[in-house]
Amino acid sequence: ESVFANIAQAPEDPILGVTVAYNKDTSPVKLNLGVGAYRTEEGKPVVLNVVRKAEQMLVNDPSRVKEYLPILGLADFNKLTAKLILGADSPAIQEDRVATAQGLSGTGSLRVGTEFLARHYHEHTIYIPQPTWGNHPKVFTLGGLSVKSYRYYDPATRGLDFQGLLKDLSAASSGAIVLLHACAHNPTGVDPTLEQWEQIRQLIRSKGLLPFFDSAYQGFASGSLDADAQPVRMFVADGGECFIAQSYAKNMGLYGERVGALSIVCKTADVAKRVESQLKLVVRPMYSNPPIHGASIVATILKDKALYDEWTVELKGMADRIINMRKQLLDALTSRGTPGDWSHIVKQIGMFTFTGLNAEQVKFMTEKYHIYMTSDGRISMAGLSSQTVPHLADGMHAAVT
Ligand SMILES: Cc1ncc(COP(=O)(O)O)c(CN[C@](O)(C(=O)O)[C@@H](O)C(=O)O)c1O
Repeated sequence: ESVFANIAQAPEDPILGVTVAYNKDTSPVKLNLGVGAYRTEEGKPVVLNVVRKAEQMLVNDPSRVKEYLPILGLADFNKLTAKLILGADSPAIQEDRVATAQGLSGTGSLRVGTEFLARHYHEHTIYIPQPTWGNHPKVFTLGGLSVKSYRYYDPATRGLDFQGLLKDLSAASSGAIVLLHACAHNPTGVDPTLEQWEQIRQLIRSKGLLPFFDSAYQGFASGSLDADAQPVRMFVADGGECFIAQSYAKNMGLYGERVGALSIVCKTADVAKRVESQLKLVVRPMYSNPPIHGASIVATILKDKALYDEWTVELKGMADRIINMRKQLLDALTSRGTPGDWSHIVKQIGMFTFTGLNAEQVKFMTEKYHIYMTSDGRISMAGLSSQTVPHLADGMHAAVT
């Protein structure tokens, strides 16, 4: 008999499992609005032109080998990636106060940061927004931290529960870690205004809380890499310390290459050096060193002005298409006279719309309209096209009337 004879069947992942169900559906009108993966107007995944160019350069470069990377990854990738979020003129970079580890995309970078904190930071409580990305609590708990929530989304206004957020963070034990979505909050699409970010920053610094930014959508919220990095840059400008996890899955379309980074902004260069040395001891026994291909693509693009500029154009194109889908969906619901106020569809930003549909309405849309989304009513606008907006609007209309 197998030693695993009694192992239980695990449930599908709440987000990635939606695609599993979608793939099993044979309906010609099925629509996958689950996972946050960009699709073109034709509904196809996309490899950015600038990525294909960079890959061609890599393939044609005879000097490129497949040797191990250092434990903390490709050095110029790390420098360029820290610069992308912190800004080229960041004092933290000029003063050499940033320790960066190339990570396995956003998830891997969050996990390395978590394990580092569990090992070296005195406070093991991390406050995460309510709601947040479904994988966050698992990454932090399994990485050795204990998770608490802070109020974030107000279902009544479908906006930010700013007073609740301030109250909960004010009540946090001093030194506690606070997870902040850098931009394009997942799943709500609701971000603080810059003024609200400044109040959050003051509160966090006055209470000595430790900010941990998760930046998985830089450039996807507004279409501008710099605009979307403002909240992070506000914190770093005050000279305080913070953690930042970055991902190139969405903004460079490198999903399956698993390209990201963890940066720890420290008060001094001396601390950053010692932090960097300890980061190696977290990574080596976990996966030893990160994959070379995706990081080489990113470094090739970021270090070449023409390629970087081309990337920003393609990135804005993706962001603009998503914003266009928001407008088309709102118009389609308005023209159907669908009951309810749907203006949040165009007020929310980033990849997702938090529709406000409840679990049974979601189930109805899957069963009757073959429309797939997460059970919390989140839809990935990147999965929509002008052709499929009417079908989604029909499903939503039927679900709420
Ligand atoms: C806030 C946030 N942080 C980190 C990640 C990790 O991304 P990666 O490890 O691929 O860089 C995601 C991706 N979340 C999804 O887009 C989503 O919520 O659909 C999807 O990719 C996922 O893995 O769930 C995210 O939404």
